[in-house]
Amino acid sequence: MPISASVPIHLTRCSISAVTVPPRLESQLTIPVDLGDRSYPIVIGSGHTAAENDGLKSHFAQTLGDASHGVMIVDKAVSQTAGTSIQAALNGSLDRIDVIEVASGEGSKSIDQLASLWNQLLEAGTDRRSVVIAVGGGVIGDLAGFAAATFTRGLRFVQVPTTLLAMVDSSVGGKTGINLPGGKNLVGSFWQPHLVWIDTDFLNTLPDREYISGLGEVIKYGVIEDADFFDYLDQNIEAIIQRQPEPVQQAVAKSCQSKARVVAEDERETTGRRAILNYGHTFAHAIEVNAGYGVMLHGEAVSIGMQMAARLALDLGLCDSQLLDRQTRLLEAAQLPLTWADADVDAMIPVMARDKKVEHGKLRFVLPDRIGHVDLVGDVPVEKVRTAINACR
Ligand SMILES: NC(=O)c1ccc[n+]([C@@H]2O[C@H](COP(=O)([O-])OP(=O)(O)OC[C@H]3O[C@@H](n4cnc5c(N)ncnc54)[C@H](O)[C@@H]3O)[C@@H](O)[C@H]2O)c1
Ligand SMILES: O=C(O)C(=O)C[C@@H](O)[C@H](O)[C@H](O)COP(=O)(O)O
Ligand SMILES: [Zn+2]
Repeated sequence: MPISASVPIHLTRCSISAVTVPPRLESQLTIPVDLGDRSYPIVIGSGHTAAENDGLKSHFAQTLGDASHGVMIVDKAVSQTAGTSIQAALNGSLDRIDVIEVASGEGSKSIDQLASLWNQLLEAGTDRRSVVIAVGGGVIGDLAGFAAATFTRGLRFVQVPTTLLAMVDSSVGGKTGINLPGGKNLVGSFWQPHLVWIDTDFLNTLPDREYISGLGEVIKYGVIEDADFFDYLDQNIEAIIQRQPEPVQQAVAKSCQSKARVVAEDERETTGRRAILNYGHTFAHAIEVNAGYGVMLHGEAVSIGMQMAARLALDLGLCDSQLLDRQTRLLEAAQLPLTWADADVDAMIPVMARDKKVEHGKLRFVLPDRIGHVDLVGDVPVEKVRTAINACR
């Protein structure tokens, strides 16, 4: 069943005001992120970057009309493809676009790479009216976003995600930052983009392992706050894995809608609402650190982390075994890992203690009670955490 039959999507076209359109997906659709004077549109399409469409140019003019200088910070792997398309699509919008290529991989979310970017921005004559255009996956978005947030105390920036993970998650919501050797995303800021431009055609060159990794975050939305979306994924996971255009667009749109909704409710993770987006991440970040950055992909670690979290919830009596079974089946069908043979509880717990949800030295976990609903839970006995990790080895 198409998602539109059971879950009407309220989307707008080229506008950030809330207008309900017929449930069928348009070739280009816009999802607003409602954050008062920091609101911005997520524009989703397929092939709409093509220069002759003028779509990017017109969105740029609407939101960044006064900019004359752009700096495109681009992942080397997509510089000649997505990077070139974006430059062509913006031809005439800016007087000058400087290009800074960044090496691919999690290792680039580092203080050294950030310092190098600051210097390159300086050399490029960047000033406060310049705009940064981040083209790449979550690594580039997080890094370039943080460079934009900090250079001259803040530059406007645009997110052009080129991985599935970045399209459904990291390009939206304004979390930017870098890693420290001891922990993920430990230095960063909330800095919202002015525009998120998603062209699912950019996925055509994305390797399968990276694509599947993105599905970890997609499935997360179903578990944390959208049970109908979980059902849709259950029914369409094969088509999504085969990258059939319609279900891919639906998965991207529903994920962005979910993220935009949560971020609008709690932009800076102060009330606890936004923390639900961290489902599985207390475990996942420890897995990424202990495996060594880049060895386990983020979405893979999130998949295992969600399994650990669901087992913990079951052990605490918060959910029933059906939840764990359904989540397990969907992650498995998505070809995501469910276990990590090298998991070492004694190595993971100290890393988890640096999680950003820790308060007064106490760990807090995002735990499900049913598909489509999670809570932030404190006072979890460490023995139960150890059991959950060991159950996923
Ligand atoms: N800010 C947030 O809210 C947020 C949310 C989720 C994840 N993240 C972060 O995002 C990062 C992971 O992002 P990711 O999975 O996109 O990884 P990534 O940016 O490392 O990209 C994955 C790989 O795909 C390559 N690539 C990118 N686009 C391509 C394309 N179109 N064709 C071919 N190759 C392409 C890259 O060179 C890289 O090797 C992690 O650091 C994670 O912490 C941030
Ligand atoms: O946007 C959020 O909020 C998220 O938690 C999304 C996560 O998928 C993402 O991995 C995020 O970077 C994790 O945030 P952190 O604050 O735990 O570093
Ligand atoms: Zn994540």
